[in-house]
Amino acid sequence: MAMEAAVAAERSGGNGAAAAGVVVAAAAAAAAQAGSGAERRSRFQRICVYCGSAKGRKPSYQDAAVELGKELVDRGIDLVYGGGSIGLMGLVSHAVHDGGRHVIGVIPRSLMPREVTGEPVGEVRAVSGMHERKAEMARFADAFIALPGGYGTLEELLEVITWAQLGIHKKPVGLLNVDGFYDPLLSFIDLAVNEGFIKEDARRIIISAPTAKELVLKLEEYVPEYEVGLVWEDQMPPPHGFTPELEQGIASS
Ligand SMILES: C/C(=C\CNc1ncnc2c1ncn2[C@@H]1O[C@H](COP(=O)(O)O)[C@@H](O)[C@H]1O)CO
Repeated sequence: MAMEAAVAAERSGGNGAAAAGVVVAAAAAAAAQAGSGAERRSRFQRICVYCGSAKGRKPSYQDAAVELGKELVDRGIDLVYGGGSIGLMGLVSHAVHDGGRHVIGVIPRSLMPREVTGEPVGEVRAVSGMHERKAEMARFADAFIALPGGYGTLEELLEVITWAQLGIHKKPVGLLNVDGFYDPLLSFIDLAVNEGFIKEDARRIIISAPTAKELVLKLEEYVPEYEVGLVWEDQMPPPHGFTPELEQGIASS
């Protein structure tokens, strides 16, 4: 019940103290429910996962991708990702699909040939290019998680953090810090805070944890605190029946 209220408040834009209070209470209730071992439902319908198109050297990266997929399944959460079946992308998407949850792969037409990205599972949504792909992935998702990855993962992650900083969305952003993979990035971001380039409250946009279970629980409990007074005028009507606040800024990015 409380969880539905949180979802409603989040999706309606979550404006004002009343809505924020509902979200806080509902997030706490959802967290308590998740921790109780009872029905482990989530306030998220879909989570977008950014991750390597390679598998990485350590087996722990691959294990983490599969664990994350299973955690989403356990909580009844669907997956949005970059499509295809290579690297960690393949592992997480297969884990979610095999567990019976819906998988949406958003992939530019030029990356669609099977010899480039492998055989995708679930629903494949073809887009014209990388910008449209990122906008679509963000639009469909209620939260974001980055597993270990390379340039593509970093770019997707930093863009969605930047959108949060600009007030384009208020969706939680999580780093799955497998074996300390993201420690150097977090240290660099802390350096940027110390050097006056990132504000303290903007630093708190990033949520991190070493395991999928801990990370998803933190995302469930997350209450957006970062506020900006910007108004995004270049809004487009929602093309897919979604009405999240991020329709505004991403349309032109
Ligand atoms: C063109 C080549 C391989 C195909 N690569 C990709 N296929 C699907 N999605 C991709 C691909 N490259 C990047 N992405 C997106 O970025 C993330 C992974 O990038 P990374 O550099 O491996 O971290 C992932 O989330 C995708 O959305 C031959 O090189």
